[in-house]
Amino acid sequence: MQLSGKVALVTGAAQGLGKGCAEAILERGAKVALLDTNESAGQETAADFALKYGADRCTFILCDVTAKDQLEGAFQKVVDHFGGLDLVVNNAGILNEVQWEKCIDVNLVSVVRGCHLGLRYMGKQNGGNGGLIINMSSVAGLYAFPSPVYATTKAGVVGLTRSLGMDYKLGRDCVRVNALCPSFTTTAILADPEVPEDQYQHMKDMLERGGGLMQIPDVVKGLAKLLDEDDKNGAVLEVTVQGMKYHGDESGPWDRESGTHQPNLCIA
Ligand SMILES: NC(=O)c1ccc[n+]([C@@H]2O[C@H](COP(=O)([O-])OP(=O)(O)OC[C@H]3O[C@@H](n4cnc5c(N)ncnc54)[C@H](O)[C@@H]3O)[C@@H](O)[C@H]2O)c1
Ligand SMILES: CCCCC[C@H](O)CC\C=C/C=C/C=C/[C@@H](O)[C@@H](O)CCCC(=O)O
Repeated sequence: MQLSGKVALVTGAAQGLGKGCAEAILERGAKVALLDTNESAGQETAADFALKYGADRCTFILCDVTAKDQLEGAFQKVVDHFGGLDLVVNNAGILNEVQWEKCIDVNLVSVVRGCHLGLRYMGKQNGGNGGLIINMSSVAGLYAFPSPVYATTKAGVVGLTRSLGMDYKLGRDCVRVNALCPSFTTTAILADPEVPEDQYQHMKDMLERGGGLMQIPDVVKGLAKLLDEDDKNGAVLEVTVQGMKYHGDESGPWDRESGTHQPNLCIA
């Protein structure tokens, strides 16, 4: 996707992977709205980006993605402020197996809503120009992971992405929907996950066996790949220290016999 002059909305963009994604999008010439509940970090990030990329290209919007009215209001503000919307990155997420309903609300319910809003504002059948949605899942959405509710939310995001990325939907909306699945990356989410001790110990073990931590730029390379590969729709990209690979291109039972699996084609 060519981003010069385009408009992007990134949730959970005050810090961490959301901030890294937002900066990569700014570097490619787009304007970016940063949504987050962390007002001080969000304002600081926006001020930093304004200095580097221009005050007219970045804005912070205080928004709890789990509050339906706030998320809807934030999308409307972005369109009012920048005059359109071309790219949505549904990134905000937490790991909390204690307050597990909250984990589902932030990581899955809000991503469903963010996709619906993205389609509402970018979908051609609604008067939009088409666009791209990138959902932040995780390797935990692809393989067994010691925190089951977190893993469920991330697997949900994978299913949502694949199904919204079906060709018949693209034909109507011209909005591609893809997902990024990183492994452990150095951000604040690792610092204090609210999980039982056994889950924590098992994660430490997985981290060691998996080859260690990635850094934010490693994951941003995955975002860049999804931005560059305009033929990808419903795609799920795993990003680990071992490299990047797409998941789930197998034919379903409806295509298996003929062996004529149709890859999703981009017409946006
Ligand atoms: N760091 C990793 O190892 C890793 C790996 C795979 C996937 N992820 C996913 O990447 C995403 C970003 O996480 P991160 O690692 O950058 O962590 P992070 O904690 O640094 O950033 C998460 C951001 O989301 C914001 N946020 C949390 N709840 C919110 C809400 N209700 N409304 C709006 N904003 C909210 C936080 O304030 C924070 O700025 C998450 O979805 C996470 O699950 C992280
Ligand atoms: C294999 C799947 C990886 C998925 C990663 C998840 O999406 C995000 C994980 C979120 C929190 C995990 C916390 C883990 C903590 C411990 O492993 C701890 O040892 C991390 C230490 C970090 C460090 O050394 O700086």
